[in-house]
Amino acid sequence: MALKTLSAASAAALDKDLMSVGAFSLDQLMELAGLSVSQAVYRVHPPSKGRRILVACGPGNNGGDGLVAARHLWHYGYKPTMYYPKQSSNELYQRLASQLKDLSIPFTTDFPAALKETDHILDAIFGFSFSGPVREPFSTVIQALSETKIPVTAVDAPSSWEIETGPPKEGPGAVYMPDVLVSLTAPKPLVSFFKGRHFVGGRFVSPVIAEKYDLDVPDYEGIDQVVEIGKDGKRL
Ligand SMILES: NC(=O)C1=CN([C@@H]2O[C@H](COP(=O)(O)OP(=O)(O)OC[C@H]3O[C@@H](n4cnc5c(N)ncnc54)[C@H](O)[C@@H]3O)[C@@H](O)[C@H]2O)[C@H](O)CC1
Ligand SMILES: [K+]
Repeated sequence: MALKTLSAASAAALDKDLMSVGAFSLDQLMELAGLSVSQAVYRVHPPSKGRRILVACGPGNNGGDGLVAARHLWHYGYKPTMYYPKQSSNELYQRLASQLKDLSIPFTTDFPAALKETDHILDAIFGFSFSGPVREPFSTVIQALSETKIPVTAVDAPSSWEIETGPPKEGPGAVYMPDVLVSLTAPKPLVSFFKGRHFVGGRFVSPVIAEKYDLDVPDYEGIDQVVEIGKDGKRL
């Protein structure tokens, strides 16, 4: 039995509820989301397999999760490089980017060149607010992600996939299949098209919110911020 999925509209409504009824700030949710992502990366690709990680960040909150994850990964001993071409002027993102610069983490504008010098890639370009087709500069990046042999971990969604219907019918997104997906809060319907290792993270859902959105909160173990889910929908 697969875990219940959360539509794009419900994921956005749930986010709003967490920040109103739940009294969370966006900073807190993003910090926990990014922490979850960093733990999933550590599980599948510990620093002993290669420390270099290229973190591709989009303009919204999915990109923010990538900025947070990169900071945690640096503290675990990784060497992140950031690709963040559409930087928001919003204070939250500015602070997250400053925190990375303070750690001397490099920012690149040349994604193809950075791809030649990395061991792992984090796709934090688009999440549940994406709607295609992909605009530049990200279409070139999705093309590169669809062709690379370097392992990719996707945050909340493989970027360029539609949240409800999965890979687009044509273009690079049609053949893009990340190795790992970290669903935040709950899997989205696109997960039925995903073939790699699947984690759920975002350990901040209260029983009241879980009941309102009819979610299965996964059985997190100990202090873990992520749970790996098998093809049968159960914790591995
Ligand atoms: N409760 C949670 O699980 C939390 C999840 N978080 C993360 O937030 C994203 C959703 O963030 P949001 O800002 O709503 O949107 P996105 O980042 O997915 O993208 C919006 C961004 O992208 C641009 N865009 C949309 N479509 C296209 C396109 N076709 N081409 C180019 N650009 C496009 C759009 O203009 C916006 O700028 C969720 O998935 C989680 O990763 C939160 O961090 C915390 C709580
Ligand atoms: K993504």
